[in-house]
Amino acid sequence: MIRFTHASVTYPGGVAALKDLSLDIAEGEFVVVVGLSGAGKSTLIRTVNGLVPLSGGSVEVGSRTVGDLNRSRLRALRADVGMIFQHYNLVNRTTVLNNVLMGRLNRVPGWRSMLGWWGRDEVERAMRALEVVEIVEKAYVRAANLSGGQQQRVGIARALAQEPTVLLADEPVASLDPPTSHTVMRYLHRANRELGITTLVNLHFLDLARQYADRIVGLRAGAVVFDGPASAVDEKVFERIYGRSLTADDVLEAEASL
Ligand SMILES: Nc1ncnc2c1ncn2[C@@H]1O[C@H](COP(=O)(O)OP(=O)(O)OP(=O)(O)O)[C@@H](O)[C@H]1O
Repeated sequence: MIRFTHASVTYPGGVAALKDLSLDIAEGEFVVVVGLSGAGKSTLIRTVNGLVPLSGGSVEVGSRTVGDLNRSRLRALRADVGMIFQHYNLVNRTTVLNNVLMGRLNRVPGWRSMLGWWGRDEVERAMRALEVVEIVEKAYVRAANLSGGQQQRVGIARALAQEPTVLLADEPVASLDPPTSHTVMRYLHRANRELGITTLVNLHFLDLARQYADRIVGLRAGAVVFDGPASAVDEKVFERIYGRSLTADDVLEAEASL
């Protein structure tokens, strides 16, 4: 479903964020990418929907090579690839339902959505997405009035309303407390399992990664230094990824144990 082949990204200014990275992610997998700040996790995720262009190599999503797409095909790709952000990126002054409907923007003619002319089908689809994250009762509440965890659930619903084949989540729980982080991870996991959406998540906390991932990819300085099942991650693997031993800051729950 997602294939990186000798992918590299060098930002203007010369930082090499990804270095000759090759990785295959199969349809339906739930993959968590871990690594130190600056390891290249966000860059990796953002190459999948063309937000960050490659400097070399290729990334393919299904049958599409991202770097070869013209504007309209890139738009079609982005309709198939949902994205979830650390800071939710909701429009606070409008309702939860309107925020979720924005997930349909790439699927309906622009003039209709600009005028807020959403058909009944679109609204039903948005409501079903809110059902997946169990927050339907907030549909007509302004996004600003929700807690962080609820806002992130709306972020997930907005991505699901796109009916994506791939879901990207860039540090989706970095702004949340531990119980809420688990709630959000459970909904992401549910979307993956029940809807079969291939999911790629960046996480800082290794214990959370181990709990939810099928597979963990460890990035260090733009290169893959570990790729295996979550159960294979131990202290040695941690040191390979992070270049040091585990501390309490690396785990969501305060104790430094895996
Ligand atoms: N737009 C940019 N321009 C220049 N350098 C960048 C840009 N974005 C990221 N970088 C650099 O690329 C490297 C990888 O950054 P990236 O954000 O992908 O890492 P990360 O693992 O996601 O870390 P973090 O969790 O801190 O975001 C870092 O050295 C970063 O400073």
